[in-house]
Amino acid sequence: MTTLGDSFHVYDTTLRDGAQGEGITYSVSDKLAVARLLDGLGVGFIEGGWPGALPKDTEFFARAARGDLTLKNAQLVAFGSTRKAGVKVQDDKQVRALLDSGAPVVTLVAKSDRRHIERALRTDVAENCAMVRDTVRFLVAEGRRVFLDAEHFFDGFAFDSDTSLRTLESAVEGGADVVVLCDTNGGQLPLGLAETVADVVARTGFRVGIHCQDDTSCAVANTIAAVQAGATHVQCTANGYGERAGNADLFAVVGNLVTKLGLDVLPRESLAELTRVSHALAEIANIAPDSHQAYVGSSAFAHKAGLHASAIKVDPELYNHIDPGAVGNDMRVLVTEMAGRASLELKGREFGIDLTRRPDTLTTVVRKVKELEAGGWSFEAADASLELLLKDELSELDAPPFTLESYRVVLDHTQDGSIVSEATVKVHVAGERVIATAEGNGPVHALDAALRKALLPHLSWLDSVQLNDYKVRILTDQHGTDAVTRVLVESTDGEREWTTVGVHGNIVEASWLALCDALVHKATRVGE
Ligand SMILES: CC(=O)SCCNC(=O)CCNC(=O)[C@H](O)C(C)(C)COP(=O)(O)OP(=O)(O)OC[C@H]1O[C@@H](n2cnc3c(N)ncnc32)[C@H](O)[C@@H]1OP(=O)(O)O
Ligand SMILES: CC(=O)C(=O)O
Repeated sequence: MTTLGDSFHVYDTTLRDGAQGEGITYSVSDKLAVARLLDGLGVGFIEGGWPGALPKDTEFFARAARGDLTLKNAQLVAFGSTRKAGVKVQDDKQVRALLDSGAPVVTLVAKSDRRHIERALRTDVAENCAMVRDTVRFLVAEGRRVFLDAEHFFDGFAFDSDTSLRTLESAVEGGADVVVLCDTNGGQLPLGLAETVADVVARTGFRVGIHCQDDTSCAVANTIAAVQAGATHVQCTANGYGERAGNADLFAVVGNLVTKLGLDVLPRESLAELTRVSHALAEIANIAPDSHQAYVGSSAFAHKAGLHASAIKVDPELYNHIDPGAVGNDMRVLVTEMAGRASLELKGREFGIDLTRRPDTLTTVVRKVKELEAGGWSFEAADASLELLLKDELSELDAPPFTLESYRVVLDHTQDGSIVSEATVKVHVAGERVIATAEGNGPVHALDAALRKALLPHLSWLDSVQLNDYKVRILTDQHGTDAVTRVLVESTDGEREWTTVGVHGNIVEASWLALCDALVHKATRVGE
């Protein structure tokens, strides 16, 4: 259980509301993997889906019941709606499916806005209350713990508070433990939402939860405001996945509750797992992690401005709102045209180079970076090229592992329409002059292949080096000069990854520069 035990619920709905997000389709195996990660984090409740409505969700609960999912911290929750209007609860197939799921907890969604009751459900307030009361009572009598998601609560309360409160009362009369006020269309702002939460808590004394969609980009702020106004159950999704603009991001909500409000809503050791779990869940959802995501994004503690770095050099706390390590993240300093000497000095520490007593080097390299970036270079994502620039300035670079005499690339467009590139390189390596030719499906591929062919017999480490990623950007209007091409090459040797950059008016030459830097960088690490 969470440290605060049952007095505060972290309730995750990634597998239900998160799965309502455009672009997300979980398989049953994915759902099991998501549930395991969330359980490992220590959330109190995992809403697994809507059994009876989606065959995959029915299957998920069946597999969980068969032992494919063993939860150590969380309780599994089945989600579904109240009985239909005019139908006896024991005859309602969807309510039956909730029971059959075997989940110990059921969350029922119910209308709490009179306009929805009359126009969408085509019934009246009395019957809606009966639907809520009957369904909750039925499930409680069957030994289930029941929470009520009061849909469109805030709009409904503003329109006709009596109807909205009667919905909540019906749930509690039936035996519901928590009534969850839902900002279903996500249109609320924090102050107004908090006022309503406080009003409901004061008027009813019920245990209140909060569920916020993100349509005003305030889902996290609204959730935190609701807690400050008395809510003790927060519904969230991993990385804010969810219907339309999404839901309240679990990682930001938990990060705020723990580090800002001092609420131990997760086991203490879980906080440092937030970044890892967020990225693992993004992987399963097949969505690239959002680098700018609060707390867990790779840019969340990345400092680019020189003035920031100069204060961070004195004390990182001056520019970080928390210790990044507390949530499993890292601080990074970016060296770009916005850098000052402090930025480079801090970056040097990351490279293991002490620049404290090298003011001239700092000044020179910062100037070079600014000049190069004005011409289209970018070192932000190319630490390896920056390190080479710095080492070159410090005269710490050994002779390069090879030198180029010349290269030539030709492109054959044959009569049958196939296109083959062929490259020849002439290099000097280990005291020999080597000429090698290779083909590739593009000029850069051919050049890389020819260079490898030439160097491989002489550089034993080269075999382990692979190209991971290759990104090209055409930069136009560089201070009125001609367009230039910027190439970023990410390489790996199976243990480390590093990125290098090349810029030139010609894409092949830009690629060559980045490729060469990648190998020179690797050579500086060989034998370390
Ligand atoms: C706010 C939220 O995000 S709640 C979660 C919403 N999630 C989903 O809708 C995903 C899963 N949904 C589904 O698979 C389908 O919509 C089903 C199986 C639930 C229902 O499908 P269908 O029977 O074809 O109905 P349909 O989706 O067209 O309409 C919903 C029906 O439920 C009724 N309904 C809506 N809310 C409620 C409620 N809280 N209580 C009882 N009935 C409700 C509607 O009045 C409508 O009834 P009708 O068919 O008699 O007009
Ligand atoms: C229950 C839910 O998902 C909502 O009201 O938005």
